[in-house]
Amino acid sequence: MLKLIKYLKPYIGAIILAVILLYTQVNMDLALPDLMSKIINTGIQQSGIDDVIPEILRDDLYISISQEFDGKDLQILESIYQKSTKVEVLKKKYTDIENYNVLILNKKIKTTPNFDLLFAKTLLKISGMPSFDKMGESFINQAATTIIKSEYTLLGVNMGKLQRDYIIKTGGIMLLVTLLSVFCAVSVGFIGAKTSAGTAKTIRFDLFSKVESFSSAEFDRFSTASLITRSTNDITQIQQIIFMTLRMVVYAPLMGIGGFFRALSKAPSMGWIIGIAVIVLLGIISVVISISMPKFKTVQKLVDRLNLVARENLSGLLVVRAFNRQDFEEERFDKVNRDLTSTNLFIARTMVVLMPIISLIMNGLAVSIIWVGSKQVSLGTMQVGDMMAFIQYAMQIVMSFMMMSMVFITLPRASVSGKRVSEVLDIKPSINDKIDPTDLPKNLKGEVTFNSVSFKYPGGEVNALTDISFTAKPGTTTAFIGSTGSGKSSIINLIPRFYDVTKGNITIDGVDIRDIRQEALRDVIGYVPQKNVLFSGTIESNLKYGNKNGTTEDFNLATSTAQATDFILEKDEGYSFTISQDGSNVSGGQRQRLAISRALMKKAPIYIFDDSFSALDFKTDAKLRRDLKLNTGKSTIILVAQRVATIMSAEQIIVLDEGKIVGRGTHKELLKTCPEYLEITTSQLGVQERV
Ligand SMILES: Nc1ncnc2c1ncn2[C@@H]1O[C@H](COP(=O)(O)OP(=O)(O)OP(=O)(O)O)[C@@H](O)[C@H]1O
Repeated sequence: MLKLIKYLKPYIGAIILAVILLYTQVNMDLALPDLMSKIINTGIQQSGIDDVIPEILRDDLYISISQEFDGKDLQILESIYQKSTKVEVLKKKYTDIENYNVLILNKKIKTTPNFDLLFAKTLLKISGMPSFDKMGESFINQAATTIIKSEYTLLGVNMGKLQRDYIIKTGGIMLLVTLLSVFCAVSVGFIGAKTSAGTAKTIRFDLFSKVESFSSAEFDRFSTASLITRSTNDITQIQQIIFMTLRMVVYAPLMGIGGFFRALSKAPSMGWIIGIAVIVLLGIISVVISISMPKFKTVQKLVDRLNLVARENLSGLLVVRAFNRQDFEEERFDKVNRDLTSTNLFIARTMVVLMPIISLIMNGLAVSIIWVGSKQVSLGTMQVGDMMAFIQYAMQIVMSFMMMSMVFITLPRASVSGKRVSEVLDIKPSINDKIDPTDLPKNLKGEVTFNSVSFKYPGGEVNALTDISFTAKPGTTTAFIGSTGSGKSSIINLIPRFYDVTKGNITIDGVDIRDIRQEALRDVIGYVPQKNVLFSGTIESNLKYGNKNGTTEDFNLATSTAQATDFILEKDEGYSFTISQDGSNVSGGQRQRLAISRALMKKAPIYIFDDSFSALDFKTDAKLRRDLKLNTGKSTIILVAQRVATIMSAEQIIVLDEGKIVGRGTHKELLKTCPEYLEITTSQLGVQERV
């Protein structure tokens, strides 16, 4: 998984921006409970009076207070209150101000909390109220505001308006803070979606390119279904975890830690309640994760298996029907389907249990806070608003733990997917170009030579080919014949380097094919595989696969040589006829002829036909070979065939048996010298045809 982190490099800027936005969002979210507590404490309980030091003090009250002060405190008091002549300005708020001699607060001088507390206590003392010494600071301040309230009423302040204004102002701030938080959340969501989808796109592309670079040896390691799951489902898991991580990994811890400190600042004595809740929560989450984690790892393997069975069934549908094995296949599919469902259900059930437990913890937490907090409120050591804010902070802390646990729950599955994707990306193709590849000669003749070639399939125990030596000359046909599994296709697949030889070497015009760039090598070879593959599109697009700049003359020559012109022209759309997936809407013989035409479009110096005439009737086969000889002129033709009739006229026939050459020569020579050849010929041709 960590290996895939490099894919996030192009998004570093976006990720940094997301972190900044998340930091802002956390601060906004943490500010909301505090603002709410201000509305309750100051707005509702203190009638909107947010400071124990009043803006205006009547003369006589000032004198009474100053008599209680001495030393430094008196100096501060004298410095913050001054006589003012600008009473007119204040008349709007303090309508009866003219009836009194007043002192005005110099707001520029900030007082300390200690001074504020002393001021509040003094106010209570001179008003004849108890000093509430045992009560908390906030309670004393709140009691003092009742005196300030009666002072303000005396000075003509509209207390209803003062309270309303405070609540509206604080509520407005809350609204702004919420909007900013929403903006941050939406922006992070957008950045997250862009980053995760973009990263997934790049990984998917790299995976596809990597698979494209695979030689047959690498393809043998992974099933097609697994490669498809890896480039779709697995990458989607990675995309999801990137989105989730970006959204939660920064937000949740910041929220948890920030919430904890803010909660403590509101009511340090209740910190232990959150502590207990977090410990219980962590315990439950750990149990759930430890139960579900191994199952997450199984899910990806089961998705692989489901894809494999589905793919096999879909591509082999006709065989399944022909053998009436629908029930068996349904059962096979049903089993994997059931396995996947039950694993997913197990995970879902475990998760489902988690939700009510978390909800119970949250509600239990709220009840405990109210239980303990209300006692403190009644004792006067805590304000109602602070208790409410504490509950909200506690919820935010629990939520942050929940978010982190979601990441931890998803992480194992994504990490399995990450490993599966890295596994493919890390593969070093076994067939590579040399650092300093040799160029093929400009006027390439196309002489293919095998020099004592032996070959073993990767992971194979015995040689598929042993000590193969021959030369296929330009302008001639070299044909291979032999029983099934004798190694014919193996020889042919070595020429375009689908595999590399284990021993010996193969040369083209004397140049070792391992010294040539793979692209240049394959450019000079027209290849028709044993299993003809056509791509969805039109006949034209399929032919252009051989030569994208092919002209109409090229089309005509290639298709007429491959005996495909007649059936193409029979179609109303001609070359524009639509070929469906896998070429399933043309017959086997037509597919074969189109595949031959595609190779002929290349006008290559070397042509390889791997059992490419098997689906043709004898007449078409003969015509095709005749035209091929005529139109490919100086090219080297290497062909594999099961039918002796197809190769009879070849200049060189090589007979294979168990990966070794057991006969070599023309048809006539082999009849005399090679018993294996004679045996094959006897089984296929009548006495007359043999000579
Ligand atoms: N991808 C592979 N991995 C391992 N062994 C393989 C692979 N492909 C073929 N073989 C083995 O190599 C040997 C030669 O196979 P090859 O396909 O060359 O035979 P062939 O003569 O072309 O057969 P056919 O006429 O049936 O196509 C066989 O024993 C086969 O089992």
